[in-house]
Amino acid sequence: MPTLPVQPAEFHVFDTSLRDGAQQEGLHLSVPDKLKIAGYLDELGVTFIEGGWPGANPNDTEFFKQAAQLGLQRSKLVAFGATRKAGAKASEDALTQALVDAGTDYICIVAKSHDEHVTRALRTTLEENLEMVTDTVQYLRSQGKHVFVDCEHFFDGYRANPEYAIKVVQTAHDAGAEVVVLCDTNGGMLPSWMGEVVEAAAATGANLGIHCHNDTACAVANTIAAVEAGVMHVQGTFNGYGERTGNADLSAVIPNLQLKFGWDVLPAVQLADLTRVAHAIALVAHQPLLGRQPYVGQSSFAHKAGLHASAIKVDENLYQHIDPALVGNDMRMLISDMAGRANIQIKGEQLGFDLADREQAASITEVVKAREAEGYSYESADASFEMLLRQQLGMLDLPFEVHSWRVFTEERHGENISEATVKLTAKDVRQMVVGEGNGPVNALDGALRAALIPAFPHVADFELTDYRVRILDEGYGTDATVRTLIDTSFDGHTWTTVGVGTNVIEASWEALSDALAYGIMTHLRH
Ligand SMILES: CC(=O)SCCNC(=O)CCNC(=O)[C@H](O)C(C)(C)COP(=O)(O)OP(=O)(O)OC[C@H]1O[C@@H](n2cnc3c(N)ncnc32)[C@H](O)[C@@H]1OP(=O)(O)O
Ligand SMILES: CC(=O)C(=O)O
Repeated sequence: MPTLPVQPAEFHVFDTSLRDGAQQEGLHLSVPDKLKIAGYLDELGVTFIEGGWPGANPNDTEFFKQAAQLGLQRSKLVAFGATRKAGAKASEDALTQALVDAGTDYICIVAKSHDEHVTRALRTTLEENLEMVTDTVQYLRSQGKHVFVDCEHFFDGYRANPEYAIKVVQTAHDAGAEVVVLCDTNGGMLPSWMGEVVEAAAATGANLGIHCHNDTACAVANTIAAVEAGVMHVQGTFNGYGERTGNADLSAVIPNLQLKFGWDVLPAVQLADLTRVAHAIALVAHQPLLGRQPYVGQSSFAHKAGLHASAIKVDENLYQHIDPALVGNDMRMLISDMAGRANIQIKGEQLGFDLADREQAASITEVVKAREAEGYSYESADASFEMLLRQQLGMLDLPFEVHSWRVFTEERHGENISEATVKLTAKDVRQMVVGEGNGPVNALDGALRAALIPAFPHVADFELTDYRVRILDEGYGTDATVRTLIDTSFDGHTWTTVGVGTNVIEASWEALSDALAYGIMTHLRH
């Protein structure tokens, strides 16, 4: 076991989702979005929330105006900007003044620390760049602000001209920066390269921070390596949002520090909110959260392989690196053609069935494998699996009996109209309903619901939230087998059913009628 690093006396988690995260392609955050995310981050209790660049665009300027009303309880708000322009004075620089006007106690400014960036991008001298750092930090300090300095391109700069890169850190520290942040702006570093550079910067006496981008897929690993080398401030974004390939993902950095190093980063009750917060931010950002995102993804603790499940039956932790509850996530057992008896037994138990009998569990496993070979996918259709299980256990009591259904599509006055007829019995009453729709599945859905509503009125509130069709044997064109998956929601619960057939309407009917049957059995039986 390696020696674990000791937590610095003062340690900061600095979230830049609202600033660097918003630099991600395809991600746009309105002022209300930013306020909402700031609220979530405050609930979690990150030390700092970087809200954006006031003065750079009206959205960010307005955010800081409105953020004053947020009443943050745990986190402190930070305004981001840059060192003043070359050849000017910080006290007369419009963007520096906008930083002061943002009204936050904390300001983070970006400074050039790579000599070539100073001479070629800023088109000024190395000395003037140092003067820009000193002048801006001192001016902001004179305005009563706490100042952090992000040293842009620090690691590449250190490789090109170590003496100058370190001089920028020293200058920021001497001018009064409370933390000097070493930035891997182009994200090209590897973990084993971090320690030596961080230790060289530490010789300045500055409190150091780290800001990593993910271009080598090492942003989290590089952040942890920098922490091991002694930084006391880590910057990152939730879900790893950020310019290009993103930033270090705080939803991984935080639990790594807390659960692997044993550091006290967040109170346990807040850490147990990590998954909820990561998902809430993803929802506001309109970015679907990757299922396999470490710690907080829906697959992070999902188990598919039969051999894994057989060990998990003995002890969940045999195939999990942590208890998922620590980060507010759950263990999930997946049912597929890779399942063994144990998957079926664990999933069955989670659904409230006793499947301790080995023979019975083995026989259900065989049925699942055979159905998966036909094209069914129970991994993504939890409700269909439960119905199959009930059927195999002789416990499937369907709430209605379908006698027949049919659907056809015709062109009527230049419009395509589908008409469906459904005959069924529900609560001992026979119904025959004809429904129209703008497609055959829509017409069937309408007719089926209309036939069920007299017996189960709340069926009208079942919402078909997603309908997916996939061709399974692509070589056979219109003869191919298709799988349809339907998501249905009611009263905050969503369930998925699957149908398979060579006829897309038949496959859809199976998924549709099972969706309504499952919803009634689960929610409306009585
Ligand atoms: C590594 C990072 O991610 S840092 C964060 C970067 N974020 C952003 O750029 C988003 C917000 N940016 C903006 O809205 C705009 O770029 C603004 C408002 C900041 C500036 O816009 P403009 O004045 O139109 O200038 P433009 O973006 O073309 O160029 C930036 C200027 O700042 C200078 N500059 C760049 N970095 C710095 C720095 N650290 N300190 C001082 N000046 C700098 C550039 O040399 C350039 O100067 P010039 O006007 O003399 O050519
Ligand atoms: C400051 C910053 O965002 C960077 O260097 O990447």
